[in-house]
Amino acid sequence: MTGRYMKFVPREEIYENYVKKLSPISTVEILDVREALGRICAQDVLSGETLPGFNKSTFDGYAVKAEDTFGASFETPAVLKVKGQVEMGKAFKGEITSGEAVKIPTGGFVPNGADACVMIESTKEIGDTVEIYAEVRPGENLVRYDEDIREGEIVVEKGERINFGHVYTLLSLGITTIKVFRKVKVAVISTGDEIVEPESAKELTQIRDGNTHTLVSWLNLFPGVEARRTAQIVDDLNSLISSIKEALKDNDVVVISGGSSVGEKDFTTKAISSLGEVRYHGTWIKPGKPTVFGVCDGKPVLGLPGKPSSFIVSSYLFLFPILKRLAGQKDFLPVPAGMVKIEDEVEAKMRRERFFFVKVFKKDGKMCATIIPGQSMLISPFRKADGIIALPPGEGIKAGEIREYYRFDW
Ligand SMILES: Nc1nc2c(c(=O)[nH]1)N[C@H]1C(S)=C(S)[C@@H](COP(=O)(O)OP(=O)(O)OC[C@H]3O[C@@H](n4cnc5c(N)ncnc54)[C@H](O)[C@@H]3O)O[C@H]1N2
Ligand code: MOO
Repeated sequence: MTGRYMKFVPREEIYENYVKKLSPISTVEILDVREALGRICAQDVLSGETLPGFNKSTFDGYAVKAEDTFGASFETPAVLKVKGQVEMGKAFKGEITSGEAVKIPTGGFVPNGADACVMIESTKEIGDTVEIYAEVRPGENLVRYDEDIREGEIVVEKGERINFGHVYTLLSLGITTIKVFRKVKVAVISTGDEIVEPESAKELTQIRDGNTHTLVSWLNLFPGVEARRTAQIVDDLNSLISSIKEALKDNDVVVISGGSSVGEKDFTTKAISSLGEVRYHGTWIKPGKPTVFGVCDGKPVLGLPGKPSSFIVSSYLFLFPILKRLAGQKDFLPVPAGMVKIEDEVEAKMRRERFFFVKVFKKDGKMCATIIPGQSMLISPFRKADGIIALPPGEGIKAGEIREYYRFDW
């Protein structure tokens, strides 16, 4: 695609024909499980053990045969002989037979022959016997030996993002190392004659670089990503070409801020075309319309629109999925965080899919959202936003409608 102007496609086409076609990184590294939270698992991990592995009491009390307690009440207690005491971390030697009980702590090994536990509050020990004042069913007040995790079960799947539950499970199974995909390396290039560093005392018409510094800090929060701002250049085709070339040497993805439109000094498409191919220029979304999707040396090179709100929306909708895809994550497309009741009216108009920044809160027990107004050249629409909502082309919103909401997280 080298045409001068944009040819717009729906967002889904970008996902289908661009993002999904990118090849995930294949290099893996082995990490200590304690360091792997948030990384993408590169193997199916199977449990080598069954947990808890033994029937385990869930209360302090007595291990019994349930049938011995049937009909027991305060008036007609069951009286059982106390055969001994379970010690934590030790298997009880011997077996319970009918008419017997063993004192047991929470988490203790339920002796063979016992199939339930009675809470201590429903008992009274008298000499070497115990009175039981409540009946228990078989299996009550214990965890069965294979109730939690079974040997051979997959506990983390390849392509899953490792969460705290995985870490906990792996460590509990004695698995302390795990294969993960290496981090995705992202280069971010800032362009624009008017752009100066945030530290600068600027001229009235200059703009401090909010886009790229913010994006880099945001991306570096994600455990599977390593982002760096590799260049800040003026609007010049040759400088852009050499910055992209340089960035491609050591990175998996190159992101260019600004210059994505069709103005005289918008060089993103030209630079990408001279080093590779522009697959798409323009999507039917607002904000974010002039996003550029290129491929150079087999790597995604993304031109994000410079307007602040457009830059944020395009990063969230396209860059994040691209990074997840490259990182080897199975589910890489945006997933709504939930449904929210919209408090505002939005007029139905235009053919583009529209996105609105929203503030989410709870009111009368329901999750609600208010739309933060403002056009894409502004910072304020996302300053206090929790996320965005999407409006299909041509649709409006009536106050009180329920809509999907995408939270600004990874
Ligand atoms: N004739 C047309 N003009 C434009 C179209 C169009 O279809 N036809 N699309 C408009 C839309 S929509 C968008 S969005 C913008 C995208 O423009 P660019 O990506 O080329 O961005 P720039 O022109 O470089 O900058 C736009 C705006 O953003 C500010 N900016 C740039 N970089 C940063 C930064 N790092 N931090 C903060 N702000 C930044 C820049 O100063 C400009 O004010 O194109 C429309 N034009
Ligand atoms: O897409 Mo532009 O981002 O409409 O302002």
